[in-house]
Amino acid sequence: MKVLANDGLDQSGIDALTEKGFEVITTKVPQEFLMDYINEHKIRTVLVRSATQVRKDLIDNCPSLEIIGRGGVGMDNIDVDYAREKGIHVINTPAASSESVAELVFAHLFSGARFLQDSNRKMPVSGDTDFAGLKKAYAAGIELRGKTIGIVGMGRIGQEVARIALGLGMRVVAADNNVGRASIKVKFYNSQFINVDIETEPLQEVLKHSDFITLHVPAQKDGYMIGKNEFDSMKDGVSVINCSRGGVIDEAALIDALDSGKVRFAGLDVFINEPTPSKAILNHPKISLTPHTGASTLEAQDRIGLSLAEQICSILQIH
Ligand SMILES: O=C(O)CC[C@@H](O)C(=O)O
Repeated sequence: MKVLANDGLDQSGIDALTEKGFEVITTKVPQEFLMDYINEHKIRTVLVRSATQVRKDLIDNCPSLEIIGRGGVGMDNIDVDYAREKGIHVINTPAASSESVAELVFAHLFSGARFLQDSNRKMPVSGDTDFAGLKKAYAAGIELRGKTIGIVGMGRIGQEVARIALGLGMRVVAADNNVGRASIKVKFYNSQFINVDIETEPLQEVLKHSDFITLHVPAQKDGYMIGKNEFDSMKDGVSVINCSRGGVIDEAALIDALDSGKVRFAGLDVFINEPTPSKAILNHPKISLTPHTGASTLEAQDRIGLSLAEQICSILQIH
């Protein structure tokens, strides 16, 4: 029972599968050799993160495949419906990384609010000599407390963002086509819970009223969700975070909005061109950047590994 974890798998998943008699292969097979590799080694389960593509031709030409597993949430790198039509199980780990992605949103928010992305670049080169100049340049930071955060997409990650935002004393507004009202449970460190109802509003209203906007929607099939018109409709000095999928935001329109001062700062974990985002995005002093690491915490990867192992065992009825 061979499992190919082509984009890696946390030790928790490797151990759980090995214990049940699986052979877990973590060799990274380049995309162009993947079909031959799967056939040669009679791989029954392929696990991927966001890098490896599992498309129709691979599915058609690898008859040994029984399970395709995505360590993470978004399955836009897999032809999910097609695979399922062919009787292949397609699984993911929708709940395992919400906290990690939500915390990264706040890392970007705090970074942008206090210019960390720029001061981290400039402090080492400037040294003591320009300390006073930099202190002045970064003097006009802003606080998050008391401000309005607009959450677009109130799935698991959006709800986790709301929990943290409420803890920080922010006002939360949300837009979601599928959810009319989001009732979320907020857990405090002393194990007390409170239920908080968050009314959703039309996207246009959320864009108009928010000081900070964070996007938690799937990859868009019909063009950008946030382009020039949407930026124009936002508050002056808004900040925008995207830890969902590249292509949700029109990057050219974002750069214009940053340069004009309409948008104060942006935080991006995902890009139109991954893994080679545009230079204009990479070098922009008002953008806090991470290389699609929303789910890349030790805790999330541990949960992802265990969740994949459990689902594989359950599908193959191995107890
Ligand atoms: O696997 C990754 O590194 C990213 C995962 C993330 O984009 C997701 O959809 O869960």
